Amino acid sequence: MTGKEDDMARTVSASEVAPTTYAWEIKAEGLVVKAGRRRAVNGLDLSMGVGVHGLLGPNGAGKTTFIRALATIARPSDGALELFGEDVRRARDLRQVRRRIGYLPQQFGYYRRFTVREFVEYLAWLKEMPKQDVPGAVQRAIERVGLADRADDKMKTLSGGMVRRAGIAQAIVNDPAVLLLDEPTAGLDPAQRMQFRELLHELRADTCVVVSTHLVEDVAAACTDVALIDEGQLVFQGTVADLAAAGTGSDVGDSDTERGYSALLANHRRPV
Ligand SMILES: Nc1ncnc2c1ncn2[C@@H]1O[C@H](COP(=O)(O)OP(=O)(O)OP(=O)(O)O)[C@@H](O)[C@H]1O
Repeated sequence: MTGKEDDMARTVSASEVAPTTYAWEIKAEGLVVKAGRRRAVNGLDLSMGVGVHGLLGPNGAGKTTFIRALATIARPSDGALELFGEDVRRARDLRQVRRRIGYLPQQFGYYRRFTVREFVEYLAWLKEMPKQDVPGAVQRAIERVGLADRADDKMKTLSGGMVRRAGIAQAIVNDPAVLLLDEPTAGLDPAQRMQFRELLHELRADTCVVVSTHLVEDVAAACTDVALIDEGQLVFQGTVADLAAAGTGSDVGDSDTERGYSALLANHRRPV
């Protein structure tokens, strides 16, 4: 890219430069991603388009590693991964892809002396958002997570649940086409979880949201579909109703969705 083209790219928002030629926002085929020496994602086939996708799986299933690969932080070691139709293993410059992604890591760092507003502004700057759009986008993101009354308080004065909501605000500030949320409801109280579900409902019409969670009930309430992974592979992808229908009265769980989850996992792990 020439310097001039680069300057032009900086003056348009991520949604304006969206190519329309791809079928899926996310497409993984035979994807392998290592965490340390372990193949934490081990031959994953999974496609996701616009909607809210619950990413379920037991501890160590590979959810975080997959999300890190989608955030272009962990590099795949085999297979294919496309974001917006772009092969991330071959792409020479991932900045265009990254501008269109929002990411809430499971654990994230921040300057404790930053105010909530400064924290969200900083991420907007990292995403190379047009300068004139930043104040409005930051205010809107903070309002959407219900932190408007704390916007000018320092991060170090917030509760754990508020910090997580500030993390969600920084993830949505650039109006991402793909939003990656790793355990977003950890530490949220019931009222905050309800508010978060409402936010997902708003986003589902025009954003590809991936929500990793242990809480099957969060998925049932807010997701358009579910992907269940185990040992780095896809076990099931379908609607919440399909998930619920997979269980029987004898499977472990307090609800149809939990019983479906247990049944699919047990079936996958059953020796052949
Ligand atoms: N840095 C690392 N070095 C070695 N192994 C790792 C590393 N990070 C993760 N792993 C291993 O890779 C596997 C997948 O981990 P990952 O964190 O992706 O799973 P997860 O589904 O997100 O789990 P959880 O639900 O507990 O967060 C696990 O067996 C984990 O122990």
